[in-house]
Amino acid sequence: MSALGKARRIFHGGYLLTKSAFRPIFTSKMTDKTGDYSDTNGLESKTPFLIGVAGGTASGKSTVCQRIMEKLGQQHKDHAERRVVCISQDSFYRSLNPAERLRAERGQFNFDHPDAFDDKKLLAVLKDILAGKKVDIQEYDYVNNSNSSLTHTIYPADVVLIEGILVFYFPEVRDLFHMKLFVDTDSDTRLARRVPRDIMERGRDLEQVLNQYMNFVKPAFEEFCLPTKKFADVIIPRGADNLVAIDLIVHHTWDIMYKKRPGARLVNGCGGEDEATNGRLAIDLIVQHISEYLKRAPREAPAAAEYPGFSSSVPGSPQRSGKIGRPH
Ligand SMILES: Nc1ncnc2c1ncn2[C@@H]1O[C@H](COP(=O)(O)OP(=O)(O)O)[C@@H](O)[C@H]1O
Ligand SMILES: Nc1ccn([C@@H]2O[C@H](COP(=O)(O)O)[C@@H](O)[C@H]2O)c(=O)n1
Repeated sequence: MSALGKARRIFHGGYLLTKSAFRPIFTSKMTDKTGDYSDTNGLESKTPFLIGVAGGTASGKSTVCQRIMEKLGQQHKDHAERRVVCISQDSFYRSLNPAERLRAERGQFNFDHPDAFDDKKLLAVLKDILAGKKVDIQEYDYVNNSNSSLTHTIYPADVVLIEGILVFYFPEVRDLFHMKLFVDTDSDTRLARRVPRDIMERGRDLEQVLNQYMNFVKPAFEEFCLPTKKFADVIIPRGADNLVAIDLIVHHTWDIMYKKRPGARLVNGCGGEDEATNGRLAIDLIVQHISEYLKRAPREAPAAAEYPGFSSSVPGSPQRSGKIGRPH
């Protein structure tokens, strides 16, 4: 079986966590909402917490989202039980006209330019999600350069992760996020990951991948994606390898799911673009993490919900002391 066939089989076998020719979507359904968001300065109690995850191609955005899901104990839950959803900006590529389609087949279409996306549709869907509505999202098919016929229903959730190269590019979309993460992986590593991925999973050949990278991907990253790093609340160097950063985010997200939201400024201002506000979110995360670390005792949480704990990579962490969380 070809590598492409294998990747597709993985997808069709229902194992949505491996990136295949189609972009995986982790669906979730709202179950009992234990979170008390009543002090969030006017926000609806069931408004999901929206986390944007940006970064260059193959920086590890999807992998970081997977890790967050895993550490929040969502990965092995029945889809109907999940409280965290991850969707991809790639599901919001606009349809191509016949001439563009031909260019795309030759690797001559710029999928890294903001014009390649239907940002109005993305905005409308995110607003629906924030309004607590159920939405349908189509899987993206990288082999055919179009949306596939597979549609996933995304049910209201506590936490919604949106990952994509340009999720912070469009101001109206950017302003909807309660937390903004930027996965910062060096370009050599990203290219080294992208080449085999595009050949094995996206039906491309080496020449096409390299041409597309040099002509479109790299210049567009520098012009459109990299400048959005400044909007991030948290920058994650080395992506999913950065266990400490992932722990910080997971810890914060855990509180969103089971306790209450952070200060109103985050909710209403969505971080904003002023450095002081953005800096405060990062500091909040770090302070919160350290204080939990020092206490080495679980905070109140629903009996059914165990905080997944700190990474065992942190020396002497509560994970090792056995007082918080469960072993990985
Ligand atoms: N920390 C890592 N170490 C090794 N390979 C990784 C790591 N993170 C991601 N990858 C691999 O790199 C490729 C791109 O990762 P992915 O998370 O899909 O990136 P993105 O969503 O940013 O395009 C995938 O094949 C993935 O398995
Ligand atoms: N038909 C398409 C659509 C997108 N791409 C490339 O995908 C990249 C974004 O996905 P990541 O997982 O890498 O973030 C982007 O750089 C596009 O070039 C494509 O090749 N074909």
